[in-house]
Amino acid sequence: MVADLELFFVVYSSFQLEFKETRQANFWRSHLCSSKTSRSCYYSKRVEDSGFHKKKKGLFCINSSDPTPTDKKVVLQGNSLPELKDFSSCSRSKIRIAIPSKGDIGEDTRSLLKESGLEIRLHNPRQYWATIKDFPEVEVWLQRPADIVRRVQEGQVDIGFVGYDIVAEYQDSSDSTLLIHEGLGYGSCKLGVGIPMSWIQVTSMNELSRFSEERKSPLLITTKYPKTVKKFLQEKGVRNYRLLHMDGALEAATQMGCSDLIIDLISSGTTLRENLLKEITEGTVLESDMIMIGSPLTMGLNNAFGHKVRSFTRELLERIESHLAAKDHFSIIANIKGSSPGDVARKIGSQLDLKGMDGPTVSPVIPPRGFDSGMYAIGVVVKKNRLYKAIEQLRSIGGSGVCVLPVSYVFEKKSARWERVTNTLGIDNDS
Ligand SMILES: Nc1ncnc2c1ncn2[C@@H]1O[C@H](COP(=O)(O)OP(=O)(O)OP(=O)(O)O)[C@@H](O)[C@H]1O
Ligand SMILES: O=P(O)(O)OC[C@H]1O[C@H](OP(=O)(O)OP(=O)(O)O)[C@H](O)[C@@H]1O
Ligand SMILES: [Mg+2]
Repeated sequence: MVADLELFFVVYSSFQLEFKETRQANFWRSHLCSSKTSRSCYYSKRVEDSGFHKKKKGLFCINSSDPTPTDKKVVLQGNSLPELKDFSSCSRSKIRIAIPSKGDIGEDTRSLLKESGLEIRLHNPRQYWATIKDFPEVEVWLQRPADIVRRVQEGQVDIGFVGYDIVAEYQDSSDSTLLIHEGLGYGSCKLGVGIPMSWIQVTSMNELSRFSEERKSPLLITTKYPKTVKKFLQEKGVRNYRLLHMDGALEAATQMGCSDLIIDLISSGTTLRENLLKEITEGTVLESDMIMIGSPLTMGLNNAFGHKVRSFTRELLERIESHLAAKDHFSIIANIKGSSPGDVARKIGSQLDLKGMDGPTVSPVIPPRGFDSGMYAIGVVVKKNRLYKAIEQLRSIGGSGVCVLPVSYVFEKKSARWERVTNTLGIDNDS
């Protein structure tokens, strides 16, 4: 009987999953996730190459009122897609965010969230889950970067903060994660080729490609990014190579004699240089920044949980966007003499650093006795690094009583990024 089944699952009550693959094993991938906190479990699915996302673009329909017991046997038959409710019947109630568990990117993610109004409360430094002050419906899970991508695409986590390099390498396909914010401004680096400085005849990818063809033995290339690197080398016409793996400190590989060259992350370039390696022209595989991703599986759910995830994700995105838009700016309030609001606005508009984000706000200053003083209060938002220039320009047009205030958030009329998310999901902007 088992031989006739595409895939055979047995879910044991102790949250163990026995997984047997038969003929078309790669057709389905399913996952079991158990939540220690709620003792609930759910399973989600990913369908590779089945066109499922394209066909089912839009809200997913699930049956959350039918929690399947954990010891229930789930059997998938034939090639046909099972009903979605077969996979999503047991729902968790808390929204899950995954952030890097360590390193600069871990610290910087916590700072970004704090500055955006979400303070993470880690109850103990060895614990891998945390809470957010004032957001009791949200859990934070601290994970290694590759696992963040895996959990998000499986739907075990709703929102992830991770480097683009890791998403490119670990996501199964371009639609298995949803891009929510494409550049959070930290963890910036590039994945690039590093060759020995002693190879003076090789300065570009073209030369490296020719060099590899002239050799009898394949080029030995050490990298932690095999999928991304294979694609890059194919595009660059490099064929005579063999990939090797190292867990870290890759820059040592050439001097140790284990490898001809490396393809690894480069930020300042110091590690490369200190290990007698150099970059080459067109040797950048990709540029990376920390990004925010979401799970299409949970974000597309057509039920209360899906709505809750979308509504929180939108709030988080808009808080982050408006914080990032505000953090490089100051707000300036000052008084300026003029014959009319238009006259004052023109004076301000003539100054390079006073143009503000949306032009100046100009309002008449009305003294206690109520007559026109010819004085106007103006408000502009200026770049932090241009503050003193802006003050000088204000003085040059008669500005006085200048107050400089921090800007916490700058909310735009609407979030173009959220629109992109809802368009990708094929759902209404506000649902
Ligand atoms: N030098 C760097 N400068 C800026 N960002 C970096 C740098 N190195 C790594 N990153 C970013 O941080 C992410 C995680 O890097 P990190 O080295 O902390 O993780 P890891 O290599 O998986 O862990 P480990 O170093 O313990 O093996 C990378 O995927 C990349 O996005
Ligand atoms: O260009 P730089 O500013 O010198 O940074 C690049 C280095 O940073 C990362 O290493 P990490 O410190 O994470 O060590 P790892 O190689 O063990 O991951 C990366 O893998 C490079 O080795
Ligand atoms: Mg590292």
